[in-house]
Amino acid sequence: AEKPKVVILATGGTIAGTGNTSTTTVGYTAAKIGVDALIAAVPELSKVADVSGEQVFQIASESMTNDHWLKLAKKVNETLKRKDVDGVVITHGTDTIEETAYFLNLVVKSNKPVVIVGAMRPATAISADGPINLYNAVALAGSKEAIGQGVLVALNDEIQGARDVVKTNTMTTNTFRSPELGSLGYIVSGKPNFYRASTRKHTSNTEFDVSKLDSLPAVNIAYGSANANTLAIDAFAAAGDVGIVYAGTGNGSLAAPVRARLTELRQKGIHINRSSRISNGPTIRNGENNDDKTDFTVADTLSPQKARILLMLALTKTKDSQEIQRMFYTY
Ligand SMILES: NC(=O)CC[C@H](N)C(=O)O
Repeated sequence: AEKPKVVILATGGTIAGTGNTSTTTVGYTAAKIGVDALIAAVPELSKVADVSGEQVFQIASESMTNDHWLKLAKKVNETLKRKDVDGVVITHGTDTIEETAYFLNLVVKSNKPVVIVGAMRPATAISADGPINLYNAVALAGSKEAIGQGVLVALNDEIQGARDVVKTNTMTTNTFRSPELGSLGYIVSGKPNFYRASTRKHTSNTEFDVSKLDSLPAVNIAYGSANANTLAIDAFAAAGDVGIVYAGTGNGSLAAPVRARLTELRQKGIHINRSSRISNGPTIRNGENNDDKTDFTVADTLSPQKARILLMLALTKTKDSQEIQRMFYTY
C-alpha cells in the first residue's frame, strides 16, 4: 500500500532544542536544530509516511506573533491544497502550542489532518520526548482517523483537540490536558484511537479567512486580581486596541473601577470580552454582570489567550457584539 505523504513544517521550540549535557532539562536553548535533523533523528518515520520538511521559522514559541500565525496559516493552507500531501505536522514550542492550534483550527480551510507537536525535554536529553512525539504526530497526520477532526495536538501518546487543550504544567511531559472536557484519544504503537470530538465548528466549517489579511486587529489581555486597577486597560485603550479581553476573577467578575472603565471604553467603541482567570467552567452572560446593558461579550469556556484569538478573528468580520457573542458560542 502507498504510504501517506506528510509535510513537517518546523517552527522551533524545545523539540528543536539543545542542552549542554544529556541531563540538562532546564536552561537549554530552544529552536537550534533544523527540520532535516529532526527528521533524520527518527528513521522510524518512514514506516508510517513519506515525510518531507520545511523550516517556516525558528523561534521559541513565547515569541510567537500574529504575523507568525498569518504566515503559518497561509503556508498550511497552501500545503494542504497540494494533491500530493495528505497531512501536515507542525513542530512548535510548547508554551503557545494551544494558541497556535486554536488559531489554525479557525482558519485552516481543509479537512486534511493538521497535527501540532512539541516536546518538554530538549533533543539532547536522556529520554527526550521529541522523537516519539514526532513519530506519533506523523502517524496521526497520515491517518484516515484524523481527517475532519480539526487541528490536533499530539504529545505523550495523547490526542488533544485544539479548542480545549491547555498546557497545565511548566515542566512535565504530560503537561497537555483538556481539563474536564477531555482529550480526544490515544496513539498506540503508531495507531490513533479516537473516543470523542468537540461539537464546536472548526477548519472548513468556519467563517474566517486569513488569505487576504496582512495583520490582525489589536487585542490585548488584562488580568484581574484583588486591588485591581485600570492601569493596563487604560494603556491598551491609549495604544489604540480595538478589543480587550479581561481575565476576570471567578465567573469573569470585574472589580467596580474596572467595570466602570470598561463600560466607558465600550461606549468609545472598544470591544470588551469577559473571560476568567479560572481554568475551568464557562464565563456566563448576564445575571449581576449585566452584559446586555454594557454590551460586553463573554468567552464561554475559552481561556483568555484563546478568547483573544477568537475576538481578533471576529473583529475581522464584524463590530456587532451580538454577532461576536454568537461566534463565541459557535467555535
Ligand atoms: N517545552 C517547550 O517547547 C518550551 C520552550 C520554549 N519556551 C517554547 O515554547 O518554545
